[in-house]
Amino acid sequence: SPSPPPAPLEKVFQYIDLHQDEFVQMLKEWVAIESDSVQPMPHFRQELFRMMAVAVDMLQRLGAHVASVDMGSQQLPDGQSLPIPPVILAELGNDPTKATVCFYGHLDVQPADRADGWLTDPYMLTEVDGKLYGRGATDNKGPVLAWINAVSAFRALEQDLPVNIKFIIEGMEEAGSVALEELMEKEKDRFFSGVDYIVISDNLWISQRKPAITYGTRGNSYFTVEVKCRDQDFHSGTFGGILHESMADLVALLGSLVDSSGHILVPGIYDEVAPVTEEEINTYKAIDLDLEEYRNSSQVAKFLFDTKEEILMHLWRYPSLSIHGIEGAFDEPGAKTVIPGRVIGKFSIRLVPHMNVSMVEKQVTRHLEDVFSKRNSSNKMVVSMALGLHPWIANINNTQYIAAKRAIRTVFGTDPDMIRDGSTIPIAKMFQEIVHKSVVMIPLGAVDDGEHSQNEKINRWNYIEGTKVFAAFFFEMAQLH
Ligand SMILES: Cn1cncc1C[C@H](NC(=O)CCN)C(=O)O
Ligand SMILES: [Zn+2]
Ligand SMILES: [Zn+2]
Repeated sequence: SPSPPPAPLEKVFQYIDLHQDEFVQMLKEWVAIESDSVQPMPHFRQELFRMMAVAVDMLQRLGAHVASVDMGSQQLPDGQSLPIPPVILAELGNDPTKATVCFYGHLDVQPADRADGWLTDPYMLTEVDGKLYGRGATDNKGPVLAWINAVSAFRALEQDLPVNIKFIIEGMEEAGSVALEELMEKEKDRFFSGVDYIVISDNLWISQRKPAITYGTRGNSYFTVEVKCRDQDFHSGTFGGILHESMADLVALLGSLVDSSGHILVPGIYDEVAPVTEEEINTYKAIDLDLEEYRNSSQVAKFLFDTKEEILMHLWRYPSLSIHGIEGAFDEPGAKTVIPGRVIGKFSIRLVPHMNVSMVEKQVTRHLEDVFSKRNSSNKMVVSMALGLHPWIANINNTQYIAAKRAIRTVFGTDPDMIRDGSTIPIAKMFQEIVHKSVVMIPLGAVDDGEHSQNEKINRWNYIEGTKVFAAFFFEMAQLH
């Protein structure tokens, strides 16, 4: 169990406990805003603008100096243009003797519709048995508010903030952080120049109860492969038997990518994958993961691997290839005798250190061209890489990892799991490559929070103890700086 916090934090923790219902109420107000960035509809864009304005207002009331950066508009494939919500750049304190810590978060959410199987209204935060259900509760409104509330606890107690604080908060993360990279380039020597450390809290623990710190995420290279015979479909009675069918070509192409044991068949793809070390395997052994529970709660009959270490390595430090879908394929119920004229297959490869995005693009393109040419098909094939997101890995000996560990030990009385994440948080690599700052990820939510899924939630316990972790992190960061 946790040992008593250092004296200056004791009051802050008390304040957080006493005001927890207010913090939950704020989360309720934020969840009520339908800030869906994925569905390109004017209504949701208005909600996104409202969401950012509400956050600006809260930061200003906290005493922060806040800028709302206009991000222009987004051109959609259908020719439609939609406004992009502003990015918030805020700062609180600029004492040159203190460390400056910058927090990144996003206030847009995945789509949510009660009819998809939500047990409660997704935009009405509902507490059941200490679980706060609502879209965005854990991804990412809860953690953003936890950071703000940690700051507000110091302010309300008129305690000097141990660090200078900056915020970068966006509203397009779920749509792929549209236009963010340009902003990072523009601000690297301005807003970010005085920043010492970056904190992101946009992923989850690997456990229901044990906290974690994240030091790596996989990248992603997302491909489309189009096979076209002609623009219109055919009747299989009148053309079946005399055509190179685009679907048959595409199924063969997609079928050539990965074998039944999960091994990627693209030549050379594993060449740059970092070799495994003994020391590394020991770090996986130390992680709290009940494989059987994970498998059962995921409702999967059998995973590809039997041991915890292999499972973690294949999620975190080996690439994986997933086939996502086929545009243009017949996918309705019933027995329609169609031959699709033009189909687009979609798949992606999760990238790990030290794979290189443009190398992967070449290898995949060459492989598909090779497979296609052996079919002697008269159709046209076009391969393109729609997204190329780099993997990210941090040095866990950096100061802010030590501060984060101490903060977690203070609040939870336990050392965190040191974890990586199989999914991608594109801004982490941007901070590293463009801004040249080191990032720590301090997730707050539990493994079963269901981000992007129906019945997303954050536990009240995670939200409130997480607020304390951030407060303790400010304190520890100041000690170590
Ligand atoms: C949009 N996109 C396409 N390729 C990768 C992504 C990002 C996406 N990010 C997350 O889910 C963050 C989870 N905390 C993902 O990894 O799929
Ligand atoms: Zn997120
Ligand atoms: Zn998300």
